[in-house]
Amino acid sequence: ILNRMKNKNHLTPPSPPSLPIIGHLHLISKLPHQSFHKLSTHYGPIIQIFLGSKRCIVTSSPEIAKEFLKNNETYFSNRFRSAAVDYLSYGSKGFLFAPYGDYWKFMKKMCMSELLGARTLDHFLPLRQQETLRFVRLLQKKGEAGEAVDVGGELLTLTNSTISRMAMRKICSENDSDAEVIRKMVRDAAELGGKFNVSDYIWFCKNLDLQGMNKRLKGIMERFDTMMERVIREHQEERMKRMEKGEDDHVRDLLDILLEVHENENGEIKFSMENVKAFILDLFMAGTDTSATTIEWAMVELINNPDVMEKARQEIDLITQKSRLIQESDLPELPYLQAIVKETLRIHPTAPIIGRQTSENCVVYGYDVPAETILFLNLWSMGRDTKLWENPLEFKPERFMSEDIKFDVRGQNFQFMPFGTGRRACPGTSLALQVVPTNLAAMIQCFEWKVDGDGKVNMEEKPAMTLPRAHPLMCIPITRFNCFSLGD
Ligand code: HEM
Repeated sequence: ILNRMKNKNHLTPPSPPSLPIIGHLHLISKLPHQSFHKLSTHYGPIIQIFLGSKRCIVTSSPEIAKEFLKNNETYFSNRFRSAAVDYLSYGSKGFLFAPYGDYWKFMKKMCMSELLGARTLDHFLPLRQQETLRFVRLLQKKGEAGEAVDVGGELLTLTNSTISRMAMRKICSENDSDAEVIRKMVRDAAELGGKFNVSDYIWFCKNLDLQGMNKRLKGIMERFDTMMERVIREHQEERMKRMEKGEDDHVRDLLDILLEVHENENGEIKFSMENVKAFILDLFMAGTDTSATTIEWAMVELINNPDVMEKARQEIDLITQKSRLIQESDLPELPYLQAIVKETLRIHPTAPIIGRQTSENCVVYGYDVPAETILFLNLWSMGRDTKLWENPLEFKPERFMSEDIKFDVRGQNFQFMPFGTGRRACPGTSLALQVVPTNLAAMIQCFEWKVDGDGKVNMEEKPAMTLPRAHPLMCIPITRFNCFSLGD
């Protein structure tokens, strides 16, 4: 407190000692959320650091987060963009990193009305069921052959297929090379986008490819672009055919609609072909690895906590009576499963840091915050704070079952906001809250999950935007309930 009061005279948050030119960059490891956590433990819930010449505020306190993202939301509705992120969004032409304004509002409306709103999600329910069945069948086959499965990799194929079928009627899992392109692209993009690259922060290093990233980024973008060009051509040809046959255009998907906006020269928004591609790319980047990695972390926690696994299994078996595969409509009857997902997102938030940037000078929490200051909200640290959670490193879904603390995950509760908050909160929350628990439940219901050694899985993290595991979970799934023998 003394530290803060002292600093309040200068109207800036406490700051660790810094070095010339690089500022505090030397204190940031490859896992920035862990470095920020360490700094917060030492210097308090709000700190100021300089990454090179860029002023940043780091916080992991719910009270302070509310001050920034609710009470001063208008100033903090832009995101911080690194050079890698700019490159990966066709020069900031997508949605995820678009500055708040008319263009962003247009994309948000499009996203909610054509892809992620309740009506479209209902419409695509059969598609999600098919993807779950395909996934379970694949696990079963591998299990029968005694083959170990790269659980995270297969989950990423599942979530990629779901998004690509919803957005552009394309089943990437049916075409191995497309599936591989998207899988690799999403993983590489998350890794490179999550790097704290020196050239982002030190102006005279701007044109230096210090960490050899540009070459890799170029490779990713070329592969994605070639694939998208082909998919767009197919869509345009199909649309022409429908028009020639005089067919009603009722089968339009998000990509068809984006292409129409692009072709409409008199529309309120000018929408280039690069905008179309960048938007689709953003959906893959924001919506697939996040969900897949959450399911993978949840499985690891269940393997390491057999009593939790057993309780979840009993809940699922009671609902399905061991006579059918679990489905989305069962979710309201599965409070323990939902608590497992929340507990996973608390300890392993797959967007560990929310990065925003001020558009104007402002005063927040008594501190002067100049325009362009970067705000890092450390969700990972918040989930491990002993002042907020009892024994935070213990995986205890029961903490989310208590009647008196109802944790909403949609950004109303600043202690727990894995999907962010406010106008820039995650638009895919509803989809994620269907896909993650349903597929996790299918994995719990249908298989026994055994790992080699002492039966415990290592919990190390790897650097990236989406908190991947350092060591992929490799398992041979042993069938426990065969939903296909029931003619499902
Ligand atoms: C477990 C899964 C997921 C997690 C943990 C997650 C988390 C987040 C977080 C923390 C943000 C930033 C929010 C903020 O700044 O306040 C975000 C933004 C976003 N998410 Fe998700 N997300 C998930 C799944 C999805 C899915 C399935 C989609 C849909 C395809 C999606 C699409 C997006 C988009 C487009 C944004 C940017 C919104 C904007 O800038 O206005 N996410 N997500």
